[in-house]
Amino acid sequence: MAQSKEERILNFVLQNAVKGDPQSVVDTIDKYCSQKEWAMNVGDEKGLILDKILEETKPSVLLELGTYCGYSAVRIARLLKPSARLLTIEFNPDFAAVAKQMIEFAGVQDKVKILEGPSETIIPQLKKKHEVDTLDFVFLDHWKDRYLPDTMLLLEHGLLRKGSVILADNVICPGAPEFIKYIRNNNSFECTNYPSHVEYMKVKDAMEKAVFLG
Ligand SMILES: Cc1ncnc2c1ncn2[C@@H]1O[C@H](/C=C/CNC(=O)c2cc(-c3ccc(F)cc3)cc(O)c2O)C[C@H]1O
Ligand SMILES: [Mg+2]
Repeated sequence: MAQSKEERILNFVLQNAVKGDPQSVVDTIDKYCSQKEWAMNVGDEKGLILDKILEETKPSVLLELGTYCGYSAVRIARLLKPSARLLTIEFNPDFAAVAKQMIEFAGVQDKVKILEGPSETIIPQLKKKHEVDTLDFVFLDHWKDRYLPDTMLLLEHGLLRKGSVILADNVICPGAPEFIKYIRNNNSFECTNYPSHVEYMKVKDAMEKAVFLG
């Protein structure tokens, strides 16, 4: 069976990165995806914005929607304190399998748990099945038309607290217009836009940070 792009990215990491070194895994994926095959990782430029917001927030309980190959899960986990936990949701089993190996190779498996399935099914289970009280940080990077319904779901299930940070990738390209319209007009959120570019390209993109005010 021919290898998928995601498997080629994983194999490049297994052969070229340093096992147990999350920074080398991040750098190696960026090298492959900027020089050989483009892939929808948050990337190095927007990754630095993500890093800065994480260092400001110092979250303990995090949720990511859209694991894909695990690039941002590794990038996030490398900055977390030992007791912090990242839950990441992915419904494509092939992507989840690649991400699992990526996360284990990077050595961050103790901080990251992949939840396989659709976000609309898993979000309602977070409190009872995954022992979450509230989320300190949420990274939205899955299908863009799911950003708004899943944000509503997080609110409906009492998963946000005063100060919870939602960071959304791709609010320009591919764009998440309904999410942006809602979140910027909702007085319960304090929004900040971070202009950048689509990963590995010169096309304009941005990330949006929305702090829940309770
Ligand atoms: C509802 C739900 N539940 C669980 N996992 C879900 C889910 N919806 C998607 N997922 C998973 O997240 C991942 C999907 C991510 C979607 N991301 C994108 O479509 C995406 C696209 C681009 C892009 C930019 C310019 C271009 F010219 C072309 C593409 C850039 C990005 O950074 C992206 O995140 C993989 C998928 O299986
Ligand atoms: Mg993205």
